Amino acid sequence: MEIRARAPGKIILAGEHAVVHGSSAVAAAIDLYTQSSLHLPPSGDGGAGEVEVDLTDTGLAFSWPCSRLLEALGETCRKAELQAPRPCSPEELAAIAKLVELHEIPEAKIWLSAGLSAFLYLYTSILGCRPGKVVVSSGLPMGAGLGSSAAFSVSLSGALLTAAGVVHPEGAVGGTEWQLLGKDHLELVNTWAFQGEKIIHGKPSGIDNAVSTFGSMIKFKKGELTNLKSGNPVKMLITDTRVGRNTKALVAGVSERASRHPDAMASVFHAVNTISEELSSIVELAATDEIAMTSKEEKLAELMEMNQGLLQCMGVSHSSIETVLRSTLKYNLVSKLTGAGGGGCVLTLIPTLLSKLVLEKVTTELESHGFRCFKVEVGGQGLQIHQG
Ligand SMILES: Nc1ncnc2c1ncn2[C@@H]1O[C@H](COP(=O)(O)OP(=O)(O)O)[C@@H](O)[C@H]1O
Ligand SMILES: C[C@@](O)(CCOP(=O)(O)O)CC(=O)O
Ligand SMILES: [Mg+2]
Repeated sequence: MEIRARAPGKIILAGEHAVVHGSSAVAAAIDLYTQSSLHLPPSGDGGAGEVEVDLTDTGLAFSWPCSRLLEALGETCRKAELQAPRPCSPEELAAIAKLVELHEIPEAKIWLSAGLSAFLYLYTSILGCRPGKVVVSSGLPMGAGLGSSAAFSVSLSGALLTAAGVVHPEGAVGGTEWQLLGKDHLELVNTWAFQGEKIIHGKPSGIDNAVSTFGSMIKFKKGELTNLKSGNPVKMLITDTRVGRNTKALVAGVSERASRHPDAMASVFHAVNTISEELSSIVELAATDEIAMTSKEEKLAELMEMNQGLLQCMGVSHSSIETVLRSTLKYNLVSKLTGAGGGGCVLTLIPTLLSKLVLEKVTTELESHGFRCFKVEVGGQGLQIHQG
């Protein structure tokens, strides 16, 4: 049996970090995906065989004998398939970390260990210590602010829960081999994926896994999700500064700043909340002529600029991000970081009337700094499943 699940990355238009502290944020799925393909031998029997994961983008593959997993995670494995989603306990996490340490991960790729821990947790909690092989491949840059960690957890959870027979794909995605899940099944995938994100991020808000699971454009506040109907297409240029960073460390840094300056940071988070609320209502306006469109885009740009200023207050900007801001401002274009910051990706709003020539010039200038620019479709499908 082969089950494939693919889950999209995301951009955050407003509200990253503040969303971890209860503010609203606005995010949208993009058309870059992480895919998990699960192969299960016909009659899996706990104790025999291996659990393998091939992380094709990193060129690394890992495996554990099922007997070893059973020995280390007995309870988790035994209770699998009956469990509702639940957090990974510190004891389980320690046992999983030891299993990951059985493999020598090259120092330059040590950041993978968090992803491997999330993999082992989701696999053994949902399928038990059954032998199987998962091949993961992704079109998303890893650790760059486009939600690769969430897409990884959502695609894995989708494939594993389908294999366990707990969720069932139904509607087809027009003209493709992919199928969708119903709302209740998506909720279940999302809850499991959130447990994976917790292992990778420490203290995630849940926005990334929610938008990767449900797709579309959403407003998210304290776990509550509202679907936004974008009145006009939102066009964004993405610039990957290629400066590596780690979401867990950046989220922890903002929390530390908030505990040092609780009142000042509460005001910052409150201001971000207001920006996200305003941005979400502007996005839904349908501008029907050029004047209305220009006015809508100017408002969006101004809110993005204000949000970027507040992200600087939180201490998550970076000199590479500032270079993107300066370069795009020369062409009257507004940019903000997206995701956790500290490097990674920057969004630039592309006004409808912007000429191709200007777009080419700004892209050339950004690329001359060693950055990588690309355009994405915003607000598409979330998790999709294919059963072969
Ligand atoms: N395709 C993948 N294969 C293995 N691990 C992955 C993959 N995608 C994401 N991860 C895990 O997620 C981490 C990156 O997550 P994070 O720092 O939150 O950045 P982002 O979510 O913005 O890409 C990686 O270090 C790795 O542990
Ligand atoms: C900084 C944050 O708001 C988004 C992190 O996104 P990413 O992992 O950098 O893609 C954290 C969160 O909401 O969990
Ligand atoms: Mg992430």
